[in-house]
Order: sequence, then C-alpha cells, then structure tokens
Amino acid sequence: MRIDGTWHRSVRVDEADGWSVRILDQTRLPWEVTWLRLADEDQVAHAIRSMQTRGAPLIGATAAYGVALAMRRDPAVLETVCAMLAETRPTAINLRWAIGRMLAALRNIPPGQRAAAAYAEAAAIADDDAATCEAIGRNGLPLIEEIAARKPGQRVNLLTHCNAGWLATVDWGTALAPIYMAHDAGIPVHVWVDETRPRNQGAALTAFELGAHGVPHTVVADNAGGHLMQHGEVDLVIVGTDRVTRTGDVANKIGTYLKALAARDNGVPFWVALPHSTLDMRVRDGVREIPIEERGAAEVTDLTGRTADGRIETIRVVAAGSPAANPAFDVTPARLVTGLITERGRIPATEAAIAAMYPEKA
Ligand SMILES: CSC[C@H]1O[C@H](OP(=O)(O)O)[C@H](O)[C@@H]1O
Repeated sequence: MRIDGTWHRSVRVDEADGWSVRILDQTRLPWEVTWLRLADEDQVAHAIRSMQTRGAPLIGATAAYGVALAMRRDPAVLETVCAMLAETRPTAINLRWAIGRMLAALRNIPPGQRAAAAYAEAAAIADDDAATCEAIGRNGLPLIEEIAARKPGQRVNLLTHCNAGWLATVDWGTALAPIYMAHDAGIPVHVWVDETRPRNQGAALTAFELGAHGVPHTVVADNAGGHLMQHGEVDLVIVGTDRVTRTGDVANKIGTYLKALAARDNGVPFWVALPHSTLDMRVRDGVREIPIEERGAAEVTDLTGRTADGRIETIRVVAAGSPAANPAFDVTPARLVTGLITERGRIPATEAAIAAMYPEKA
C-alpha cells in the first residue's frame, strides 16, 4: 500500500543485500515509519512475539522468511526452526499454514539446496498473499457498491475492528481491501475505526493506513459501535480473522464477538474477509477448540503514545496494584456471521458452503 505516495509491501527481502528481511516496526506506528532489518530467525521470532509485525497472513509470510534466514545459516536446523517459529503466536492459523508449506517444500531436498528453495517458497507465499488479498478486495467490492446504489449521493458507512488492512497482510489487506477498491472507484465511503483496545491496532494502524490512502474515517471507542448501529450510522461491518473453522466460526481480535452481537441485534450485515490460509478445517467448534492467546497484563495496564513535545512515552492507566487479564482474541459463532469474503468469492458461513468453495480442503 501507499505511504507518502510510494507503494510498499509489509515484508520484503532487502534489495541492498538480497537476503535480509525488511519489515515495518508496527509498534512505532503511527508516530514513526521505521523499517527494521531482520538477519536471523530469532529476530523474526521476536518481531512476531512483540508484534513489531502482526496480522494473521503477515506473520505467516514473515515466519516463512524466518525459515529462509535459518536455511541460509544452517540447513540442518529446518525442523527445529519451524517448530520454534510455529510457537511464536497460537491463534492465527496462517502461521502454521505457512510453516507447513515451508516444511513440505524443504524437508525432502538436499540441505545444500534448501536456502535458495526457502527464499523461493517464502516469496511464493508472499506473492500468493498479495494476490489473494487483491482478489478479496474485488469480491468484497460489490457489497459496498450495492449499498451505494441504495443511497445515491450519500456515503457508505462501514465499521471495522482491529487492523485487517495492508499492515496485517503482505499487501492490500483483507477487510480493508474492498474499502480501498471502493474508494479508488470513487464510491463515497467512510469507515468507523474501532480503536481496538488494548493494543490499539485500529487507532494506530487502521487509521494510519486509511489516512495514508485518503480514505475518510473516524476513530471511535470500542464501545461506541453498538450505539452507532442503533442510530443507523453503520451500513456494513467488515472484519478480518485469524482462524475460521470448517463450520464458519471466526476467531478474531478481542471485541469482534461483541460487534457481531450488536450487528445482529440491529440488522447490520456482518462480513468476515479471509484468505484460504486462514481456514482451519481440523476444527469444528471454534469457541471450544481455538487456542486464545493470553498476552501480558502490561498491554492493558499501560498505554503508549506521543507527548505534546513529540516524545513516545508509556504510562500506566490502571490503578496501582490492580491485576489485569488480556485475552487477545475471541470467537464469533458462525450463526452471527452474514458471510465470508474469500479470494474465490462470497459464501455464507456454513460448513457446506466452505466445503464447496474449498473442496480440496474438505
Ligand atoms: C488480516 S487478519 C488480521 C487479524 O490479525 C490481527 O491480530 P493481531 O493484530 O494480534 O496480529 C487481528 O485479529 C486482525 O483481525
């Protein structure tokens, strides 16, 4: 996506040396655009754990390049490095999907050929994600066009939660891809951006992305979405996801389930955008089976921001001595999901529709 008019991917091989990996440090956004240079698999693992790089498809692609960095150093460590990277975050299935693809591509070839093959497979994963997300944009666009046709001359109001844009993928994004395409096609869109406590991916990342692309948006507190829906201010909710089960249950950033409940109560369509790499056909009951990442209490008790004189500071916003819990995801049952926007088309969130759309996975 564009930053200051220049098109960027969110992970790439450093063109200067041809082997290290460049990522945006998303913990410094929106205040600083800082590109990090990762030189080994441990730096990749840290970047994923610390959320310097985050977003289900993007952590998969970045982990794939982590395997390539390891193969360049020592092709004998394939199984070990894949196991280590797979454990960096538990909920997004894309991480295991990408590592599984790397293992399949590398385990049966001679160690001396693994580095080149690893970089090729990681690049193929990144290219696949970019193309997949662009297709998701094309398949989600008609949802926005249909609303625009019903309200000529008025803006289409969407709501999204967390960041499922370009910064969560290699390019385009999932939930934001149809919005970018609608904006670029001249459809008047406006996005209510959930701040998305505690990591503020909405306020910091989605707002940054939409602003950089010139898409009108308004940041709101997480708890404002239901009120906006009650007052007819939301025509459509589109969110991303970290894992969708074979029955259509959706794991996504904490708070998504509450938005789905408010959408259902107010008759607002609630769509989930996902690439094929986010499907987990091994799981039927998302609430019971999907592992929910528990992150540190400090993400809830502390807040990082920029002071009036430009310093980036972290302060405590919770009473001293009070403990905090930090489940990072929740699961929205398929019954609350209007439909799934995939690279192959739009489908209802049902087992039959998913199996028909992805027969090779069924
Ligand atoms: C394109 S799906 C992105 C998905 O990943 C995010 O999680 P995190 O920021 O913790 O990596 C969030 O759940 C988004 O919806």
